[in-house]
Amino acid sequence: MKAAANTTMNRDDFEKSLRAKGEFYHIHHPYHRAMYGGECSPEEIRGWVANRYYYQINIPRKDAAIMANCPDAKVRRLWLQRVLDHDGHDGDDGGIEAWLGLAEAVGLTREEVIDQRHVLPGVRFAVDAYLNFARRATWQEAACSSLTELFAPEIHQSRLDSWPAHYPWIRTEGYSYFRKRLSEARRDVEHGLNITLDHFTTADQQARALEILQFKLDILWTMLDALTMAYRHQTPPYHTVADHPVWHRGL
Ligand SMILES: O=C(O)c1cc(C(=O)O)c2c(n1)C(=O)C(=O)c1cc(C(=O)O)[nH]c1-2
Repeated sequence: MKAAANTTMNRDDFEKSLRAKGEFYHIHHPYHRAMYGGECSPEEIRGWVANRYYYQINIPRKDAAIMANCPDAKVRRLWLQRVLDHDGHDGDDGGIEAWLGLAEAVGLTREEVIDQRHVLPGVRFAVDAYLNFARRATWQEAACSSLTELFAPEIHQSRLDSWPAHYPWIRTEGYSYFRKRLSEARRDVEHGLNITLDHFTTADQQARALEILQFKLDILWTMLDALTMAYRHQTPPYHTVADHPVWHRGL
């Protein structure tokens, strides 16, 4: 559903248009379908976990950038919880640590994940685009870009429902990240959605909000395209000229 260029939507219709973007969520990407369909090799699962680590470590940096651009203390106070969810606080080791737990549960070492040796250039550039957008956009636009979280509980649940049966070699402690995100994403999205519905009130602004959400969907989809080339087609960058990873590890 695309907003007509000159028609302002009421709050409900605008929310429906945002939710309709779920049609393009990465849950429909062939790589994800293969993962929850039980078709992935251990290398394909490991490749996804090691690459997604780069997304995980940049989410709290992205959220800190939004806070830095936001003059409203009430908004910052709520947004801060996202940083704590990932970085941890007293009594909770946080999402990044839980992701490392997932990495170990699928057979990766912490070291090879933390040093980012597996992070493909395409994944890095996509994640960097998200961080850089949050740095330069207004805080309301950056909040809007987090709205793919509308669709995230379903994807986390799909992994909890399908992975244990398909991949018995994954240690069950690894699943705590997905479980943790079920409630966190629902809470986050309520806040992000209210900011978006309150702020984008003209037809042009609503069209822009939908384009921002599409930008974020493009980021998630593009990460999986890069993973497909490397792990499903066995054609990582430079495969025609090198038999080992030559790409940079971040500047
Ligand atoms: O596993 C996923 O498919 C997935 C997707 C997304 C998303 O839709 O951006 C997030 C997460 N997970 C996630 O775990 C997470 O903490 C998160 C934060 C954000 C954000 O944009 O602020 N998205 C996501």
